[in-house]
Amino acid sequence: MKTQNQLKEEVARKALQYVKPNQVLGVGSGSTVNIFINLLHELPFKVEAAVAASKESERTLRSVGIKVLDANEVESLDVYIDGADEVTSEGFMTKGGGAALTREKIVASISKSFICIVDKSKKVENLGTTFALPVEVIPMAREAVSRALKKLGGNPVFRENCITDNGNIILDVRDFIIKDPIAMEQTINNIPGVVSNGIFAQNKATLTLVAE
Ligand SMILES: O=C[C@H](O)[C@H](O)[C@H](O)COP(=O)(O)O
Repeated sequence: MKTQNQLKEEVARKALQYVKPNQVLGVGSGSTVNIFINLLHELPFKVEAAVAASKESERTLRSVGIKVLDANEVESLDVYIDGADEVTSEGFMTKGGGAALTREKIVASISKSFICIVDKSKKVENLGTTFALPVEVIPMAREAVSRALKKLGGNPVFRENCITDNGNIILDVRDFIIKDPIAMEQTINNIPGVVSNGIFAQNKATLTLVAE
């Protein structure tokens, strides 16, 4: 029986085949992506440059000798590789367990394809079933957004000791089964004070690689 880490490595290695020469690569964040970054040296060519979705991924990319560009320096990216906390068979995801959801959504939005890399524990029928939904919120709106999320049927919990790369806070919404990801992503985004939420429906995965 393979361990979760072995599965992560397997799927991260599989994603290498979607990386082509002479491209700027979009790179997400989290433990699976970390493994992916550390496998990039196995490619028969050197990755020119990358746009990273978190400061941590920026540091890891630099540590393996890859130049990091700011998202403002590119118009679009051919491919974005990232993990997820939950993924459905349609490619809808929840993300943000590492609080990087907003930057991940920005980089995903300028990418032509999104290759999602997960191990089998991330597969769900409905989003919200196994993972509380992260919502990035401007600090002064914490209580107002919490009340609004409660009205939507969720149970928001303030994530302790967590400030995002953008200087904001995270509310993790528990007990929140998401039946219509497209509508719910928009509804939550419309609450004043919400920067973004961890539902990736508009920017869903083009292809999901699952290590079984
Ligand atoms: O903010 C974090 C990201 O959305 C990650 O991509 C997600 O939490 C999955 O991370 P991991 O590969 O560590 O399970």
